[in-house]
Amino acid sequence: MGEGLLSVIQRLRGSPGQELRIVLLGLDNAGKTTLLKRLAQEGGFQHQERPLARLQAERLGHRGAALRPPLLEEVPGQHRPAGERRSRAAAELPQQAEGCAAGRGGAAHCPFCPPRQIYVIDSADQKRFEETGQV
Ligand SMILES: Nc1nc2c(ncn2[C@@H]2O[C@H](COP(=O)(O)OP(=O)(O)OP(=O)(O)O)[C@@H](O)[C@H]2O)c(=O)[nH]1
Ligand SMILES: [Mg+2]
Repeated sequence: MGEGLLSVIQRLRGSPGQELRIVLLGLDNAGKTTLLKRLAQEGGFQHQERPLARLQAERLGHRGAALRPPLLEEVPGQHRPAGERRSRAAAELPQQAEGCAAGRGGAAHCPFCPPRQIYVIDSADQKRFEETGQV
């Protein structure tokens, strides 16, 4: 699982010093945390969990490079109506992108702001296909 995705992420790493942020989005129980941990294991990334101001994010950074910005983070799915999830994503992702650029001259100077996004869908959960298409 995730091997094709891992090679895509590794190609996206860019040159040293470049900041790369990838956000995993999707419904609750879609498999985001599972995918994130698997990518950490297979890709040799350090796995950290840290609370953010307005959401819990699980973050990965390059092993042995503690000062580098996070590579992958998850926006946990919520057991809430799709409309609420949309407004949450709209409100919080730009804010995170702003934080990402802090101290670096603003978003215009951060080539990866706003973050790349991976939308995770549980292909076995056909009952929620319609719901996940609305998020
Ligand atoms: N059979 C199977 N189960 C899976 C797979 N991926 C995840 N799961 C299971 O699905 C459940 C939810 O997975 P999570 O990775 O926690 O889902 P999530 O998207 O992070 O959920 P939230 O954080 O609540 O939004 C767990 O019990 C996993 O073990 C998979 O590929 N196959
Ligand atoms: Mg999760």
